[in-house]
Amino acid sequence: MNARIAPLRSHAPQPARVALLGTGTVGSAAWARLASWADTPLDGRLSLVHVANSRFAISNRNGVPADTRELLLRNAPRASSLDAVGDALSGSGTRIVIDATASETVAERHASWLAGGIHVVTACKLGQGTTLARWRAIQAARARGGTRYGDSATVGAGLPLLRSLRELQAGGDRIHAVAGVLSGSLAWLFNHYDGLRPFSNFVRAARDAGYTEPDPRDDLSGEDVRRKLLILSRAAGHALEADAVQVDSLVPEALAALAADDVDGALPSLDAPLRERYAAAYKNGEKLRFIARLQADGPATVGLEALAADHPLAGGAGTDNRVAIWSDRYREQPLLIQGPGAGAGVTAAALLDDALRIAREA
Ligand SMILES: NC(=O)C1=CN([C@@H]2O[C@H](COP(=O)(O)OP(=O)(O)OC[C@H]3O[C@@H](n4cnc5c(N)ncnc54)[C@H](OP(=O)(O)O)[C@@H]3O)[C@@H](O)[C@H]2O)C=CC1
Ligand SMILES: N[C@@H](CC=O)C(=O)O
Repeated sequence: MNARIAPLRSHAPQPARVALLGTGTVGSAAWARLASWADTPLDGRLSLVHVANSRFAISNRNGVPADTRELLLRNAPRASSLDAVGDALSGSGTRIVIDATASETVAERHASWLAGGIHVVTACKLGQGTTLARWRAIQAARARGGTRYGDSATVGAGLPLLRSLRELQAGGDRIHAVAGVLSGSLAWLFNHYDGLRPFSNFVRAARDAGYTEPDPRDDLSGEDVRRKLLILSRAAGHALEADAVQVDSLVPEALAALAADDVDGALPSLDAPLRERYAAAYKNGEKLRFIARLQADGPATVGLEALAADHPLAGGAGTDNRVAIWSDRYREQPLLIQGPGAGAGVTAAALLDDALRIAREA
């Protein structure tokens, strides 16, 4: 008997439509990574239909061509408005906003996009890492809109930290404590600072390498780490208010008070206090590390610590984050996760991994 063989049909899934907000360090790396997928198996999974920074926006329902990036941004057809995002994404199928900004006004929109059926993928920590009320609004909007919130890039630049916390709890574990280095730029600074050359020079180098926040005071003050610890703690089932984290800032008051444009010239005010802390630690054979600590039903702290050179949290190199998680199954010896915790490449990859996961599963 001749079996009838059905002709092979290709059911290419409809691409998810994507709006990319932010064309700075992370946003342009995400755009370049998307463009690099041409003629690979990932080609056509995500269609970039809108790109914006704070000044310009470009929309094209057939896809914004990556190879005209510079030209398009220089000659953008219209000014940027967040109100344009919904229209640019309109239509059936999966819709995703990728937030590669550090913008409060963009973060304020996360909940309304989620409630309206638009998935959000973000590198910006201002959505889940500030007030508990905003964190709750995002969770509620997700449930209401049947949408997903891709947050892998917000802590550890895509390292499997949030994922591990969620999977441990899904398997019945309670999270007892989390401790470690959560800042890529501060890891890099304290892995390189030698107590001889000015600390401020290293801060400039970390900024130029794309590791710091747009304003490096957000890293040096511990605010960026506070946000990450809040995101982790909330994901770990401990719904902390922002002021429940005690933060020990490295930024002198005078530097904190300056306008953003004046910060660079005043960075040397960091040099003397950091030289002293380095010298004291060096005398005891210790290393300086900027550590975040969370204890279930206990204190949450962020600040610079002098650790024994062989302390488990003192290891790592470059921008490595190094984080220990204690849970029901990891009571004595914690689960330890380490890897690069800042940089355009890893962060852009984490954003697009989340977007691809949504495009596949939503
Ligand atoms: N750098 C890193 O290693 C990591 C960064 N992140 C996060 O990624 C985010 C981006 O960081 P980074 O790329 O370094 O920052 P940049 O300052 O380089 O880029 C920020 C971008 O956001 C744009 N922007 C600001 N407001 C708006 C708006 N209302 N609408 C659209 N675009 C807007 C800016 O526009 P314009 O160009 O006009 O100024 C700029 O293009 C931050 O939240 C950061 O915390 C997370 C993990 C790692
Ligand atoms: N500025 C941040 C970037 C990633 O979140 C850091 O230094 O970790």
